[in-house]
Amino acid sequence: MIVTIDGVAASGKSSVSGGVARALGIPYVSSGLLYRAATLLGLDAGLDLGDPGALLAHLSSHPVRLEPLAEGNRVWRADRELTDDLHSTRVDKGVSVVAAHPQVRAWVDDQLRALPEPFVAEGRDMGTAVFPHAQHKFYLTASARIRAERRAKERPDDIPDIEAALIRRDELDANQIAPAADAQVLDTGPMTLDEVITTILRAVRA
Ligand SMILES: Nc1ncnc2c1ncn2[C@@H]1O[C@H](COP(=O)(O)OP(=O)(O)OP(=O)(O)O)[C@@H](O)[C@H]1O
Ligand SMILES: Nc1ccn([C@@H]2O[C@H](COP(=O)(O)O)[C@@H](O)[C@H]2O)c(=O)n1
Repeated sequence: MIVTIDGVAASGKSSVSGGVARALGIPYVSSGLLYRAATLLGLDAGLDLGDPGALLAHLSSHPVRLEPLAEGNRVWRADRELTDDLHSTRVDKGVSVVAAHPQVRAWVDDQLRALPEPFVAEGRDMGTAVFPHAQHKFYLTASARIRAERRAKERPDDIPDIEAALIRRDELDANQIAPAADAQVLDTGPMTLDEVITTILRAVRA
């Protein structure tokens, strides 16, 4: 079984996926972490993020491994853990450029499709491009202001700056953030995290 949870930036995808996965006793897979890892490694190596050839060459000589645990995904490059460095403002700013390269998307998709079922997969195009055959699909949304207010509790930046950055990232990600035709769309603005998780679990178990 595959459950997909897609949505706009900071809509709660990883928190919700983690809660759903823990309740079902299966792992969740955060696809965005692979795009973030590609970006971090590109930035650290001083590469031009607009050059997919250079990025792919660097990624193949520095293999990245996603560990999809129910209690939280971890990302490794050899024995260096990258996880804690993936949610910085500099990675947020560069990641959409990296994710726009078809070659990088194929690098991510190949790793995701090699994972053993069952799992909950979260991202932008899990229910559309990567796992169109998934049994249960959800799409999370909320206003940019609400998302920025939530994110401000985890980042040092001001709410208006966070909001502008989220809107910008959604624009840059527009090619891959349409909900699947068979996805249930949830506006999480008026919902608590627990309410979102319970709504999804009810649909999956029905
Ligand atoms: N329904 C909700 N009610 C209140 N807070 C929420 C809700 N959903 C998510 N949050 C909070 O919003 C923040 C962003 O959530 P999360 O990191 O899960 O989003 P995301 O979609 O995975 O983000 P990104 O796209 O940047 O990876 C977190 O602090 C999370 O606890
Ligand atoms: N399926 C996906 C997942 C992510 N991306 C790109 O990665 C960025 C970071 O993702 P988060 O889920 O951690 O916010 C996101 O802004 C996209 O550029 C993607 O393209 N497809």
